[in-house]
Amino acid sequence: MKLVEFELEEKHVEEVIQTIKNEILKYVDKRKQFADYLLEYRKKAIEEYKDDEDKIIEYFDHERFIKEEAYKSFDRKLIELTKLKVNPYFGSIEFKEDKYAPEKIYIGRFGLTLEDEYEPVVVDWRAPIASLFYKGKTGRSSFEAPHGKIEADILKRNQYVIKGGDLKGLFTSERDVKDEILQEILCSNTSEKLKDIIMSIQEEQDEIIRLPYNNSSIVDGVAGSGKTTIALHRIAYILYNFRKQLEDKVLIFGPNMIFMDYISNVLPELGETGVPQDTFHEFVRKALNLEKVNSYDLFLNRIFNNDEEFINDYKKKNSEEFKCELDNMMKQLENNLLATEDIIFRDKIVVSKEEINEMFIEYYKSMPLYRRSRKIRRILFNKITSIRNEIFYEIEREYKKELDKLSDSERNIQENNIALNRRMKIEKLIRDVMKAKDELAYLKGENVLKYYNQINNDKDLNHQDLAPILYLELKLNGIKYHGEIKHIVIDEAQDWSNLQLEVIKEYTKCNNFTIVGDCNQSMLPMDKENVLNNFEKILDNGILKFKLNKSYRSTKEIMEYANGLVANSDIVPLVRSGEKVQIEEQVKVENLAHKIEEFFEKCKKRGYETTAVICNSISLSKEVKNMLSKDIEVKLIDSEEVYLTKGNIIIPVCYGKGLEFDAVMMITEESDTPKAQYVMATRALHELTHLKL
Ligand SMILES: Nc1ncnc2c1ncn2[C@@H]1O[C@H](COP(=O)(O)OP(=O)(O)OP(=O)(O)O)[C@@H](O)[C@H]1O
Repeated sequence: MKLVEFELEEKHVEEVIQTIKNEILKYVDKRKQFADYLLEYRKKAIEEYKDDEDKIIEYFDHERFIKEEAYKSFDRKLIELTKLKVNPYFGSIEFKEDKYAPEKIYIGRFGLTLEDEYEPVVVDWRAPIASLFYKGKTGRSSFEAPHGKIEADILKRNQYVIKGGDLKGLFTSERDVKDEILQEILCSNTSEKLKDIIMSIQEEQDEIIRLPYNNSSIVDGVAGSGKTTIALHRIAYILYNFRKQLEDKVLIFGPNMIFMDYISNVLPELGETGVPQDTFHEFVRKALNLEKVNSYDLFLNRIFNNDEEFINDYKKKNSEEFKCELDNMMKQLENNLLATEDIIFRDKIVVSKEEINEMFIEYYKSMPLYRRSRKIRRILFNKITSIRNEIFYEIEREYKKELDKLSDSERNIQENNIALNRRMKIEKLIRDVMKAKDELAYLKGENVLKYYNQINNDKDLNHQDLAPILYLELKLNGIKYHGEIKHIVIDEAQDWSNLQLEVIKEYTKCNNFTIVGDCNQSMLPMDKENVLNNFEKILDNGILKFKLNKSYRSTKEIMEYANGLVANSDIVPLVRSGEKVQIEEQVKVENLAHKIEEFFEKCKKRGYETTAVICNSISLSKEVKNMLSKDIEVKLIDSEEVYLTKGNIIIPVCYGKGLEFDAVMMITEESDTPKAQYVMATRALHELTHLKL
């Protein structure tokens, strides 16, 4: 029976691959036909507009647009089909909706439905119906279709291993589902880049991935629970289902450039290219057009070298108190801008102080302060200008009257004098207007950076100054992001302050966030224990919160060890056993080189692809690297500019966050925080050694 089923499925794979190959040929042909059509059309257009250069330019602009759009969709389809040709699908479900006959669908990386046909050959994993596959169980279930919830009975679920176009494995579950594929994936080695998990997304992960794009969610998940992976799959999901609304309007924030590079393959593999990724530091630096701000590397160096004054400065500038201080200072600024006297021009009240203050405090109170004051300044200018015009016309009238009074002979004698008098009056008027306008210069508002530098006692600007400066720019000048962002993902959010989230939300005017983090992994000194809890008040209503406590990364032994490092960790490891964690106490620095070299050697023999020595600081990482023999191939990651590769790595924990390695040697000192140690330990997939200095 089993054999027959395998053969049938094998045949189905073959048929589907043949269908895909035919489709590829069709699309290549379509692309060519389109190119021929365009060439023909261009010839006609050039002939028709040959005497009108503007029209020809216009035509080429239009052609470029059509070409880009059409080729984008042909190329997207061809890329998808080429990937499907090797591995058309990884799962199937047989299900029955009430009142309908049973159906079977195959689920793959991309969907394929033939022209003029209704039944899909392969269903995209992101399609609503595919969620039935990820429920991971048979029996009564439901999925969210665009027109509402649909109930169905899942009769059978298959998982396929297809390699190079051949069916290599088939796992069937009619009742209890053991995710064999998941176990296989978790036991394999990691690579230098994060991978997609479409074959083995688990139900609790799928629930988050498939939330509507206009929901905000906060995911607090233990190390290795798949937070980064989920966030990236969620982007692929929302782009697939809401492409029109979201294309080019999604943004990812990650902790540093090394991490950004590490995750950079996932979305392209899922067929989504061009989703911008940035760090808070770079994004805000560009938004403020700030040249003179110290690098993020320097910031981390000073934090991890326990520079106390610097740490206090960081803590202060990310505290609620500092934000209140800034608010108070801006209140003071507003008070200083209020009028204490009427605006008078040539003995006339232009606008009374009460009216000015009413504009400030009432009419325009919702405007950012400097924009408000500039607006009021413009209003006052306009009023002065109209008074000036009245006076000017009066001068002109008088001038004409005086001339008219004179006979021709008197005119010859007096005309120059009268004209001079007129000119002097006009010049005086202009001087008075300029003086009056100069007196209103204070309403222009100061340069925000200059203002912040005063508050900051002209100290160097660092990472911790970015959020406060942006806050002031938003409140005083109301600066806005040029472009539209409809969904933002923040990864490693445990190291974000409230102020950072607030300024990003206000600057981008984006209301939908997917925020993922782990309170046990926060490494920057914050006053609050779990900042993720605070984010709820900053986001708009309707936030969904999720807690994930299963770890997919490390062996049971590693997770148990990591659990013991922090007080309140409740990681549930997926049952995958490995070696016991090796712990060595009171290791002498002079013995490190030997131990590390042995460790690298052992890992190489075991066939690990990525092996890391994780140190508590950038300086120790450099020191350790210098101790090693020059014959050892090892890469030091000591700045954001250096990227990960396979092989042996030495990396400080601040750059190791979010990454993973087959085997890890962590080197700690007594003064290291439990959280930093927890981050180090949870980077390991299969093996962990802990050296305590
Ligand atoms: N459903 C799954 N199937 C297979 N592998 C998974 C699954 N979920 C997560 N993983 C794997 O677990 C590892 C950890 O995932 P990820 O880096 O997304 O976790 P994380 O919660 O962001 O971790 P951390 O907070 O420690 O950085 C990755 O190798 C990922 O591929």
